[in-house]
Amino acid sequence: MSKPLFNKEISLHRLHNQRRISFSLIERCRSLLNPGVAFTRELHELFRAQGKFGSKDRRLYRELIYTYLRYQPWLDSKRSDQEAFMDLLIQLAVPTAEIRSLYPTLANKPAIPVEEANRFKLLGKEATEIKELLPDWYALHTKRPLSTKGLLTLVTRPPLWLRIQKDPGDDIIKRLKEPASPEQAALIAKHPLIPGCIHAPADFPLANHPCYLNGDIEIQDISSQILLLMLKDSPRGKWLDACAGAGGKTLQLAELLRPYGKVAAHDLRSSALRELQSRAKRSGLKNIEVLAKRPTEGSYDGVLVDAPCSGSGTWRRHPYLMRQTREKDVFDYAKKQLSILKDYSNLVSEGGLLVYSTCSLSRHENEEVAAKFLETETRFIHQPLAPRFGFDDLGHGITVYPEDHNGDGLYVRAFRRVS
Ligand SMILES: C[S@@+](CC[C@H](N)C(=O)[O-])C[C@H]1O[C@@H](n2cnc3c(N)ncnc32)[C@H](O)[C@@H]1O
Repeated sequence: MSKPLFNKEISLHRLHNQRRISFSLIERCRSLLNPGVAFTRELHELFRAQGKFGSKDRRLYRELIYTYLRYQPWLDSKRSDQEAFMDLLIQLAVPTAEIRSLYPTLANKPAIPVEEANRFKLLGKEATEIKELLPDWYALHTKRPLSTKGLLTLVTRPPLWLRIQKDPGDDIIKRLKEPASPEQAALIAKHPLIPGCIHAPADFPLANHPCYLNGDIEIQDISSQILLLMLKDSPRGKWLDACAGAGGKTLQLAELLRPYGKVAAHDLRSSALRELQSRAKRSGLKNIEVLAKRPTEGSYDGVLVDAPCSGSGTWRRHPYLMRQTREKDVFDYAKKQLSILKDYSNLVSEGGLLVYSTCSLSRHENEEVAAKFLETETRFIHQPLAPRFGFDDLGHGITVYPEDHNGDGLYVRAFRRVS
């Protein structure tokens, strides 16, 4: 009879240790919030320096750190009471298995976690007050006024969105559910409107899942999936994905271009291209070519410029960007985006498409850059996007907000080269 008690004591001791470590990691992360700091790389280094962290530890600490970042302006004044601060943080976090394991350490144990969309109430706040968590310039940059639904979405972690990459010819949903817990399995479903799109819970353990390892499915945010589906005529021919990163959109584009078309993928970052290469291999797609150097000549039926940006559309997933980004960064990005767009526009063949996109919600990086491009580049005209998924292209491009599909926010605009 004494052994379980002993184990329980050890386990409680370990949980209290995790709370202590979380608090000290959060303190250290505060110094990583200066503009320009590569937050995820530094966090990775911080975890690595601890040596003994396993993947569960990393998931636990990341969830708590990201929760802190979402609510930072409201939480900072509470740091002086470490225990009360940690109690609050654990209840604000998404109740993943790792977070739930900390519940026995709470002073007042919650029987049921507060619903995610209402967790801010633990801080005695109203939904409209969530705007205090955003940088003060943000509301002036978005075309759509801030709504309660939009604010609530910004402080909640998005689900995991997947794209069916290879038609496996059997019930992929059933296979995905196999290793999931009953709570996770209940949230796995095909999207009713967006072909090939699957919703899964944020903490779904995908990394070692056979459907992922064999390339049947890929991780891709729902709004990102919609972007390429909105091109009026399905893409065909030879395309260039000029800012391909690790290939989120390249893989979908290659799938859409099959069986006759192909895509060349380029990015300034060789590490991203290496990841793209391994994802392409996993997908089994044969129509992707990776270009380490920017193509200087030749012409393409379509060029996608998914430009580097301030990333406000991804604040839900990357809350450190909400803390790091200054208004000046937005204007700096806008200059860069116009220059990149002009540069790659030269590679579009006559009659071809140029697609400009960002994961920013600032009109300065979106509509304004597109308008400036058209002002000087008279070879191009506005190309309406198909009015699908409930969005309307009123001649200025389409902005998808995080609350529209419970994903990222992004902007997309297409131009047709006419001469
Ligand atoms: C928004 S990310 C691209 C995301 C990617 N398309 C996806 O769907 O996952 C922008 C990318 O542009 C790259 N980049 C920045 N300047 C560039 C340039 N002049 N030419 C090509 N790529 C560039 C960055 O390295 C970054 O990977």
